[in-house]
Amino acid sequence: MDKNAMKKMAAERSVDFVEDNMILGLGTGSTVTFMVEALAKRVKAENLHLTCVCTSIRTADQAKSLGIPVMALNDVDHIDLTIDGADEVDANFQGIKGGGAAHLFEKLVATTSTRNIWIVDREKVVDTIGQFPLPVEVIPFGSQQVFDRLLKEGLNPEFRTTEAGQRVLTDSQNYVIDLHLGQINHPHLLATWLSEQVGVVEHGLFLDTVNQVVVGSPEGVEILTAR
Ligand SMILES: O=C(CO)[C@H](O)[C@H](O)COP(=O)(O)O
Repeated sequence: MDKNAMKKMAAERSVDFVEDNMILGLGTGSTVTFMVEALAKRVKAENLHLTCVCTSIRTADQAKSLGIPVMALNDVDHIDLTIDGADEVDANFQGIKGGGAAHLFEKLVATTSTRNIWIVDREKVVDTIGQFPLPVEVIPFGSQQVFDRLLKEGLNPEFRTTEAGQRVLTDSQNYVIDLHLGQINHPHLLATWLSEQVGVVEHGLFLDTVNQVVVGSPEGVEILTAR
């Protein structure tokens, strides 16, 4: 079974957790694209009344095009549930996000949300996170100095670029530096250190955030619940 089929299975199962009248956070990425499609079908079939807060321009455009009502994070006082993808998640429910360069908005929405569900294919469930490069969003001003600091710390930084060789810009017009770490043995220490660095806007370590992970695999869908 290919990855997209596993992502789609997880995505379609996750919308079962959506209830009428919820304020719902919508993540970003290819798995979320499947989820928004499935959500739109439920909204239409069951005439659900939802308010959705999106974590990227891309997701907002998709949601609006499918008739899902969208509001800005600033205009809601809470979020009941957020469904998002992830790049890696370990057995302690610690994860890496930001493969789609949306982790700043995703973290803002996730930390506003009462519950967080991630939808992933089985290959993203790992023993130790860090094989996936850790995204760090930095402001362009002085980004070379931030890069040099990360290099000096031995964190193997690399500016994320497009296929055309341009630096990737986030929805906030910032750059992304990916850290090629191989494995992250002390995610909380690294998260604290990164958060203290001037010029770093946000990193992709999502620690103690997710409540449930919906995993698609050739054997079916498994739901992992954090304690
Ligand atoms: O964090 C993210 C975007 O910033 C995505 O949720 C993550 O990269 C997973 O993406 P995909 O579903 O395309 O594999």
